[in-house]
Amino acid sequence: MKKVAIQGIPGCYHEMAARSYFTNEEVEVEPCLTFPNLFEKMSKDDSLLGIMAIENTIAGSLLQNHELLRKSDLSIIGEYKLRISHVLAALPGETLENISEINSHPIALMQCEEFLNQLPNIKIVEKDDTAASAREIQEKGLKGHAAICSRLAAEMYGLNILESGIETNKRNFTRFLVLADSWQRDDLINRQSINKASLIFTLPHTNGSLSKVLTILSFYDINLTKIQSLPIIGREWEYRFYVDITFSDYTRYKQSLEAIKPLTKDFKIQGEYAEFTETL
Ligand SMILES: O=C(O)C(=O)C[C@]1(C(=O)O)C=C[C@@H](O)C=C1
Repeated sequence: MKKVAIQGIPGCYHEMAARSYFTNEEVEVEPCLTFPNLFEKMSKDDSLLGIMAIENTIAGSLLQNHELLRKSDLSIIGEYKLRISHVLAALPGETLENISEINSHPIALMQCEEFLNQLPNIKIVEKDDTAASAREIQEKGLKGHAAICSRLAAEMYGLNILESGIETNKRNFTRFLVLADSWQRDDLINRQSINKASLIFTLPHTNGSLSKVLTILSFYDINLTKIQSLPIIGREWEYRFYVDITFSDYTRYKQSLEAIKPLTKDFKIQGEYAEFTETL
């Protein structure tokens, strides 16, 4: 049995990602209201696993989550990419004309921006997660409110679907990271399957410092899948780099790290894991 902390309540996309990643295993989800809450729970129970959204193909990176993960002692042990399709759902009997307020998770709202722009008179209110918005409408009998959530959440919480497929672009995918306390890492990862790593480092303000690192990675046949920079608080105009790479040869990957380390500062491997390769 895997106990997995998720941000959200049953019916949210984090739950779907958790069940899909651990598809052949029994999963008990531990709902958390916010991402900081998820980290807090995981720090108190080192047997707990976690699932955390890190980037979305419409809304971009969840920057706060990069920071939360860096500050924690957790490791990335896997990833999952989920197709996100939203519905607009309200109490039975409601029509789009009756709706005066739409509730959802901020990232889900961003993913439906074009749809929402067509409804300028409707108030948009951010909530903790998509499924919780649906549940609140049901529990409080909120007439005139609609939630942006999954079809599953709408059905779970007895809401009617007013519109479906309301995401701005059908190629709406969220990438989730699977997290574990570092001591669990070796038991949970099959070393043979490792072909991806997430790294963090800072660089000096000298000519070509990033370019030199990228050139070395390229020399070792390392493929860069993501690079994100975030400001270092307290060190104006200096940045920390969050880099994801894929590779086919683990030894060459390790050699590339030894080659780039002297050029970087505060170097950390956030996780080594198997790339998600299913076709979406
Ligand atoms: O509210 C939910 O259902 C969530 O799981 C959160 C979340 C997110 O944080 O990005 C997860 C995936 C979707 O991209 C939209 C919302």
